[in-house]
Amino acid sequence: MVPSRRTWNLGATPSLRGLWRVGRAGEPEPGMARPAPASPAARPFPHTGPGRLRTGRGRDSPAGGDEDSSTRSAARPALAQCRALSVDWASPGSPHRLYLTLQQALRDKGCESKSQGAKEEKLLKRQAPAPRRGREAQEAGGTMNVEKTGGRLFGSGRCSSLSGPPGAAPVVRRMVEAMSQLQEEKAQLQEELVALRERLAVCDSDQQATSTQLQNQVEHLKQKLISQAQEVSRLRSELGGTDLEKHRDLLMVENERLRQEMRRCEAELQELRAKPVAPCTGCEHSQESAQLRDKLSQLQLEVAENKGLLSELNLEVQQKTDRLAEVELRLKDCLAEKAQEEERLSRRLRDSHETIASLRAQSPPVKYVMKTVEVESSKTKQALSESQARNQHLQEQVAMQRQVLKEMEHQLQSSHQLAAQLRAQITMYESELERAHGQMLEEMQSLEEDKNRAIEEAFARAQVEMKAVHENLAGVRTNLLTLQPALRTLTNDYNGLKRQVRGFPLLLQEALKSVKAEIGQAIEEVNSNNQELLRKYRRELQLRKKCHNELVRLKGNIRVIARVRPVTKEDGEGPEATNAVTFDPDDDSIIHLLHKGKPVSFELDKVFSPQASQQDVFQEVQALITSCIDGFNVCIFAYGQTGAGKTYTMEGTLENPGINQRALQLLFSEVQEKASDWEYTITVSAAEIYNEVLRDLLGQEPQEKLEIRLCPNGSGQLYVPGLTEFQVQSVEDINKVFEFGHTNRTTEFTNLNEHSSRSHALLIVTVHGVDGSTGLRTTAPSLQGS
Ligand SMILES: Nc1ncnc2c1ncn2[C@@H]1O[C@H](COP(=O)(O)OP(=O)(O)OP(=O)(O)O)[C@@H](O)[C@H]1O
Repeated sequence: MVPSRRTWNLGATPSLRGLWRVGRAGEPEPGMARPAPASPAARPFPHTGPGRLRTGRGRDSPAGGDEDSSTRSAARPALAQCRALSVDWASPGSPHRLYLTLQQALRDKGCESKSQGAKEEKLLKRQAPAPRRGREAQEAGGTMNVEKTGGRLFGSGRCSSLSGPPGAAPVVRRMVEAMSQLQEEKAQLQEELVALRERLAVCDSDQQATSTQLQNQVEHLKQKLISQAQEVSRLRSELGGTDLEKHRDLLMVENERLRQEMRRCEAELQELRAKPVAPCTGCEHSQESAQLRDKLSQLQLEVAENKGLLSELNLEVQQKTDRLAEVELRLKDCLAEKAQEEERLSRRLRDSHETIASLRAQSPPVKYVMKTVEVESSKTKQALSESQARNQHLQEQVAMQRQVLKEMEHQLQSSHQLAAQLRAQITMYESELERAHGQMLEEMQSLEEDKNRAIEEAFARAQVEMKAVHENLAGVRTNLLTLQPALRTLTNDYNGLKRQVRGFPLLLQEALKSVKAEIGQAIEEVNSNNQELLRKYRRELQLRKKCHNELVRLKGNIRVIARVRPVTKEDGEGPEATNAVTFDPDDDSIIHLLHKGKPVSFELDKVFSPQASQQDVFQEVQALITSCIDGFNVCIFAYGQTGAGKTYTMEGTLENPGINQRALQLLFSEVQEKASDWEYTITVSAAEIYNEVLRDLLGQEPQEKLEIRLCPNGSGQLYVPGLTEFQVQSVEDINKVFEFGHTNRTTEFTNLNEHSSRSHALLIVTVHGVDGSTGLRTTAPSLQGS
């Protein structure tokens, strides 16, 4: 159609640019959006020149009201503005939005000049792509609106399909559905895990409640026992008597038994408490449960890894889908552009033909114009050929993009297969999870059954024990009731005793004081009695000594006693061997003998006949031993010819000891008797006088000659310097000393004595006495010799 408004000037050289201006002059129609001005640098197709932008519902918006190129350029929006598109389509999860930037478009296009591409990239950097309002594009009914808002360009275009690019949308939709299914399955698994945890928590809380109940029962029992023990202790403290000791013992035994039961209940409670904390430690169920938990955690980790891999694949698929949509969109734009260009060119050609035809029918100037138009038509044809070449180039690009699209579809298919594999793997893991979950449930059920069984058993035991404890408590209460009257009586007794006990310390002090006084008085009396007795004892001792000395003096300080030995075989036979002495039967101090045929009588202190025993002889001299202990010097000296019996009388034999042995035994016996009052020290010495030489029989050198000297203290006593002394404790010690000395003695047989002693032997026994009470000291040597 020919435009209705034509205001060209035929006088000027018409040009196609003028025709364009003439054909598109005028203000835009009301309601039409005026395109935003664009810089010349943003012009992507310079060969098309400044023209129109097809916007809205197929209408052309005027390029401007004057011939100014800049104005026309400003009226024509840049293609960069048109390429800053966003395509929205709905998805189950979240809306997927594909952005096609001018930069990408320029790269894909590759037909623009470098300078223009650089300029457009520069523009792109200033104008970042923004989300497109897809609904506005949809409401625009397939129109493309371009607007400038605050220096940022938004473009909206109508999509061929609102659900995405054809070919890519089903794949993406399937991926999204698979993702949603996976998310749902994950949510289900999480819900199951939460339910399992809740069941575990419920089981734990039930077990805790049971434990708490048992603990409360045990605490109740403990409180009862404590109160019972307190009551028993109170009764015990109130009783304090002796009549109810048996009942008290019974109560104590009962109390102890209740305590043992309580300890057993506490032990069972502790076992029950220990069970939930460490359920079935070491048993195969716990190990299996731990293995299942480990396996479950591993499967969860694998599921998480697979989900991460799936999310990466989804991201890759999404990127490829974005790229595919981008290519599709660009291809669609190119096709639309090509169609528009073809339509425009065909319309121009048609207009040109019509113009030529009309001009042919007009005047020569018109012909001139026609020629001019023909000339212009050649240019138009050239432009058409260029457009066709560009169309061919675009078709090649479309083919190439289709190939890329096929490759991407192939990649999508492989991704889909990989997703299917991952889904199968996830299904397998889920089945394993389900199996593990079932095992866990079974194990938990068995554990729960064991726990319930144990709790029931413990509860039954606790009930039985409680019943027994109650019965015992009832018995104890009955006993307590029966004990009440006795308790009252005992309480009265106890109070009476308490009153008595309160006054007991004072009574005790008084009694102690009187007893102390009595004891002191008794001690004083005893002391005085002791002193009196001691005084009497000393007096009696002195009296005894005095009497003894008087007796000895009366007997004679020096007494001569004769002992006639019996006739021995050494005396031979015949008249010489008869006894030459006779005795007076009325006087034991007279002895008769014949001296040169005449009878001679001698009076001695004592005469012992041959029938006299060793004991008889010793009894005559034993008083001298007492005198020796009393501190008097005593000497028993045996004198007689060889074979007269001196050695026999003094030493005797082992079977029948003589004076020495008997005197020493008497000496030690008397010393032993006086050991409580006197402390005696007894020493012995042994010497020999032979050929007028005195020798020490106990010394180291028995042949050494000793001397007899007067004591230098002026006492007139004799002593032998260097004579060996031995302290003895018993008769056996003296015998050992005496035997030792006997070996050093000089002996030789005679005609009358086979073992005649050819020397005088001296046994000196010295007795030192100290009276412990009086401090009196006595020293007396007893000289026994033969
Ligand atoms: N009363 C007696 N009863 C029995 N036998 C006796 C008695 N007296 C001495 N005899 C015996 O006489 C013997 C001589 O005695 P004994 O050796 O005692 O004499 P003696 O005087 O010591 O002689 P000597 O001076 O030579 O040593 C001994 O065999 C002894 O057993």
